[in-house]
Amino acid sequence: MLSVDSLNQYYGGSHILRGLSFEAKLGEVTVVLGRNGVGKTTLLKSLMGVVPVKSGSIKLDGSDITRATSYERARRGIGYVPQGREIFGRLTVEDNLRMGLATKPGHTPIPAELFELFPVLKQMLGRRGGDLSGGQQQQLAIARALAAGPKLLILDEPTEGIQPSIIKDIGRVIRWLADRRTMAIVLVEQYYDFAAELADQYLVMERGEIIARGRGSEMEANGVRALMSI
Ligand SMILES: Nc1ncnc2c1ncn2[C@@H]1O[C@H](COP(=O)(O)OP(=O)(O)OP(=O)(O)O)[C@@H](O)[C@H]1O
Repeated sequence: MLSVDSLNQYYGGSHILRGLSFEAKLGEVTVVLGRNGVGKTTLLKSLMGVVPVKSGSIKLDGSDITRATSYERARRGIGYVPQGREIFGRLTVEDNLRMGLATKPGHTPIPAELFELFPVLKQMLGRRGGDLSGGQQQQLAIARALAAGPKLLILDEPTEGIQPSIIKDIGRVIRWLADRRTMAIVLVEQYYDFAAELADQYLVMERGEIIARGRGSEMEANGVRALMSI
């Protein structure tokens, strides 16, 4: 589904992503772990085309999107849940969800399934995004990313600042989405237990490189928890 090969990215003279290569498969959750500042957010921004890459390639379903605009990537099937959620605070929940349909024809309805996944959004359709709790905003950000039916869903620390009961709900939704086998999921996460529970595959980053990788079921045995706390 997603294939990243020898990706390099710089901010000015700082070499941030150093030759990253990995694949994310349909029906799997690929978890990207690593401490603050190792380049996880930059990786997701590069996948979404928010920052340009210097060299290497990004392929979605076999077609090269390395130089495509963010809009084009969204149109081709990438759904992005950015760090900090980036909800439009002055727009209603409904209009925030419509933003997720920006790449679709004018009268495309909001998929009813989103309200089955996140019932709270249905009750709050007319409320302003800014009036929602942090957890509700996170659910809205995920629903917005799902609205256009992505093939690849990328999420940047969806548990950050969220209460435990909503973290559980979000975890259940991510697992359900993966098990449906219609998309690949790339999840950047610092909350080890959440990541370990969801991971089919894991990647650990340090200073812009992948320093460890494996199957999710092997994370504990491979000592990934310790890598996160050094
Ligand atoms: N716009 C920018 N301009 C210059 N340097 C940046 C910019 N954004 C991030 N960086 C630097 O790039 C490096 C990687 O940052 P990035 O946000 O990708 O890390 P991260 O692993 O996602 O960390 P966090 O968990 O804190 O979000 C850091 O050293 C950061 O200071």
